[in-house]
Amino acid sequence: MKVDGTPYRTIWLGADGTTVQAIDQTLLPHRFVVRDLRTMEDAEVAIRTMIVRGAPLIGAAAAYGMALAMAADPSDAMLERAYRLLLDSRPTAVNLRWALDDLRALLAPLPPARRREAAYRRAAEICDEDAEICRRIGENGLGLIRRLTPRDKGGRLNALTHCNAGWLATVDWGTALAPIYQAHNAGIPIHVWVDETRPRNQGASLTAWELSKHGVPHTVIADNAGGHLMQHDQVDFVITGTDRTTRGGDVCNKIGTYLKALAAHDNGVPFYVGLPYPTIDWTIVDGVREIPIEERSAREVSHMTGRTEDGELATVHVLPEGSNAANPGFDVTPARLVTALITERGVCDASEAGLLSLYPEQSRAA
Ligand SMILES: CSC[C@H]1O[C@H](OP(=O)(O)O)[C@H](O)[C@@H]1O
Repeated sequence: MKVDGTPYRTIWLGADGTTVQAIDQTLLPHRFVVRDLRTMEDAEVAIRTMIVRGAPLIGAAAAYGMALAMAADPSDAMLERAYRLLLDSRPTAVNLRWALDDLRALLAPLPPARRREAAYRRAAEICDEDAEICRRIGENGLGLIRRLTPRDKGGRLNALTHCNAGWLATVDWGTALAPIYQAHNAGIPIHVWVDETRPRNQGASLTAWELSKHGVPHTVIADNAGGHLMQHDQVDFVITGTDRTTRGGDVCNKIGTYLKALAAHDNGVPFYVGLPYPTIDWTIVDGVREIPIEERSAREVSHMTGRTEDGELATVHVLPEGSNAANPGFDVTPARLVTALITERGVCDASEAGLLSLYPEQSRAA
């Protein structure tokens, strides 16, 4: 997507053909900084500290992490060490394991001398594939948006989204925001309620920044305001991303998504989820019981970082001294609360039958 007229992806291969470059999302919206990832360890730190974040982007970064590892040492020992270190960087987004399994399966049979070039080529393919997949999610979601009738008498559609599932969470286009970008580009009047998404504020810091840069009307709201807006007919649909979706259609996404789905269900508001195929975990059915939920640092709850009046970045403590904080990073929305899944292959019910109608090759009978 464009940033002040310049096209960007979130991650790309540097001019030297070895260094990987990525937008540092921990500094947005206040600073736009590109980071150089020179080693596999740099890639692991970038994923773990959320310099790069979002399920598809985590997968792409891990793929490039394997390429950086092979550039340093293409041995079997390094291949396994890189796989393990990168896999342990964050536990919930299944795209991470998907990408690492893909790279390991490609590289293990190759002679070490051929691993570097093969890894960089595959990482680039994964990035190109993700950008195209997300563009198609946007197209499929646009078709769905065109069939919605605005509740607003002025004819403008109001969407609500949680966290950031825009182009910053992927290589390009995004998943939940791709249909919104395509609707906006098609001239459909659309506005987005943006959940700030405590504690890391991906909505306030990243989604709002993206939508501003693309000129999409939006309003940032406290996480707890969405139910009230739905009760008062101010939301036509909710749309989010996902970090892991089970073959039964359960959706694991940023903490607070489940509460939005409950409010949407109670108010008859459609709840859509945009997802690319690498986010589907075909090995599990029950998301609440089987998806590992990342527990992040309590400091993300107890402290906030922002820009002071004189433009400096500052971090402040927002809890009383001595108060504890808990920070589960994700929750699971049961399939029964999901109206439809929007994938690169089309729109389907949040169910095993729905997903297999689009991905028949994943049928257990296949
Ligand atoms: C398109 S996946 C985006 C997904 O990832 C976010 O989590 P995080 O910012 O912690 O990586 C959030 O769950 C988004 O919906």
